[in-house]
Amino acid sequence: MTAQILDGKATAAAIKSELSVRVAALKERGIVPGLGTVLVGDDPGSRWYVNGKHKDCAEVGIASIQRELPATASQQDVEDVVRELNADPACTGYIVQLPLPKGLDQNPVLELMDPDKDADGLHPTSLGRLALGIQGPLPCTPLGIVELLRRHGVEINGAEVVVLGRGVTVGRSIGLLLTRKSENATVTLCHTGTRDLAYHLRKADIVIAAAGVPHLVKPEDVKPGAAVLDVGVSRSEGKIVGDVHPGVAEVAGWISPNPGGVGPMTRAMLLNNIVEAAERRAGI
Ligand SMILES: Nc1nc(=O)c2c([nH]1)NC[C@@H]1CN(c3ccc(C(=O)N[C@@H](CCC(=O)O)C(=O)O)cc3)C=[N+]21
Repeated sequence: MTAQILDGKATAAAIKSELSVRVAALKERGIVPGLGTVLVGDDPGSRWYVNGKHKDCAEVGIASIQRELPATASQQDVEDVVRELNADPACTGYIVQLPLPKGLDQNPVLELMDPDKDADGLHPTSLGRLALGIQGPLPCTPLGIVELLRRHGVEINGAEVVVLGRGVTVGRSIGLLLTRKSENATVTLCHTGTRDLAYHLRKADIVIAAAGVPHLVKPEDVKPGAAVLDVGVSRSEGKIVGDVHPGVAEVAGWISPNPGGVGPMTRAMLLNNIVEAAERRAGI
């Protein structure tokens, strides 16, 4: 058996074309959604991601607001840019690219953001709203994963989901999404303190591997027919190495390629958060 592909690239393209219709409708009411990015320092990877986000915006008709600061910027400099974007009506949502350079403290920066402009869905208020079931922006990678499964017809309702990794962007928050009544999954969160990982993996209908450990998920641990999502990004000789061993494709029913799986979906959901925030504000 060879797993069917959870095609993030094609799915993200479909979502982007749907979003451009919604952006056009907003523009007819005189509203232009605008994504702001704050990039501090000159890490080439971070710059590449930020540029990709602005390219995505151009594709769907969202305006771009780019703010760049040198690696030598002070805490005060970064916080001033955040205050400026909070006050800028052209900026309907924004992200501060993480991680910040050494010496800068990211939590005070994130807490200073206007939660209604949080495009990442990672502001304490956004995570609090998710826990309480109040409408608001949702974390982009978890949202992208749910959307990728939904659009490929993978059953989430009643599924046993095993999540690997307790990072804030994926592992910590995805359980909150998947255990809502509307998703209705049973979620087990595994991490470096989990005693018997294979025991949990073997009963999973859906595996979400977000540990950042190359080839952590082995073919012999995966239940035949399971859906396996590879979120891990490690690099070896310039190439992406995921958390899922390539042999898993022979056992799983569904697999997300990496690259071309969850990454493009994360980007599409950032755009989705911008459009939804603009719609919420317009009372749509
Ligand atoms: N405030 C903030 N928000 C973020 O969302 C955020 C961040 N900081 N810091 C860095 C990480 C990383 N991240 C990725 C998004 C898309 C791909 C992506 O689309 N990757 C392509 C290929 C990438 C390649 O070939 O190098 C793919 O998977 O097909 C990757 C990584 C968002 N991040």
